Amino acid sequence: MKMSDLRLPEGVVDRSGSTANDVALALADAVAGVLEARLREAPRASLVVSGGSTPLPFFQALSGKALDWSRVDVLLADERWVTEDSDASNTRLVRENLLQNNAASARFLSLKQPGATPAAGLERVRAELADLGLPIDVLILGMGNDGHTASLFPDAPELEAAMDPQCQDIVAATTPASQPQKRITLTWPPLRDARFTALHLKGEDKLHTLEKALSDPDQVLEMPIRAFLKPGLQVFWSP
Ligand SMILES: O=C1O[C@H](COP(=O)(O)O)[C@@H](O)[C@H](O)[C@H]1O
Repeated sequence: MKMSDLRLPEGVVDRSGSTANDVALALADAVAGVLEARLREAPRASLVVSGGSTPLPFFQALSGKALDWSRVDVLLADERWVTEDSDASNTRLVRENLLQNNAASARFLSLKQPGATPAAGLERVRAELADLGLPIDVLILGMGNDGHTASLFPDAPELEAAMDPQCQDIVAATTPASQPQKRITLTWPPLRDARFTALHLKGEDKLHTLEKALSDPDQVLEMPIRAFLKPGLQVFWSP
């Protein structure tokens, strides 16, 4: 199966490539271009990235881009409520692979704050994000094979509130039954309003998930990624 076998909605751009490395480099070029343009007109720019296994080569490529990183705010779209020394920590992934080289001078806003649970840490996370400029300039999403994106999981009891278009909170604690860790995630409104959004995917299984998501686009609570399959989205997929 290839991306061209799917019927993407009008306005969703197919940026797929033949290798994961090519796609990571293309995504890094695109993101650097958007950030550079933003930094020409604004004092700061924001970059929201995802965790998991897919972004590693993208992070490494992006970290070498010549930008004024000291004016870039980097944060995750979501985090597992684990300490930073855990292999499951998205923060650790970002620190070790993105906040390196030229990007070492970026300001990192951490979604993982003290607290026994994400719900207990929520106030501190809100304080950490208090001066984040909105809308987000660049948003890179991933997707799980259950159709989750960020930590907006179909089986999280908190999903409906976090996906509410009127949700007043920028972050939510989620506790998906399927996941070993509790989560913290940006909510739908700040993600929806990002100026540039890319979906970064690797592997044929993700194409099948995307195909399923496209088959019934209105049922967003069944597969939250559906909410993002809208004009303007760029999909960077590789086998
Ligand atoms: O748990 C998560 O999973 C998704 C997808 O990860 P991948 O390993 O399939 O690339 C990711 O986008 C999200 O940030 C992460 O917390």
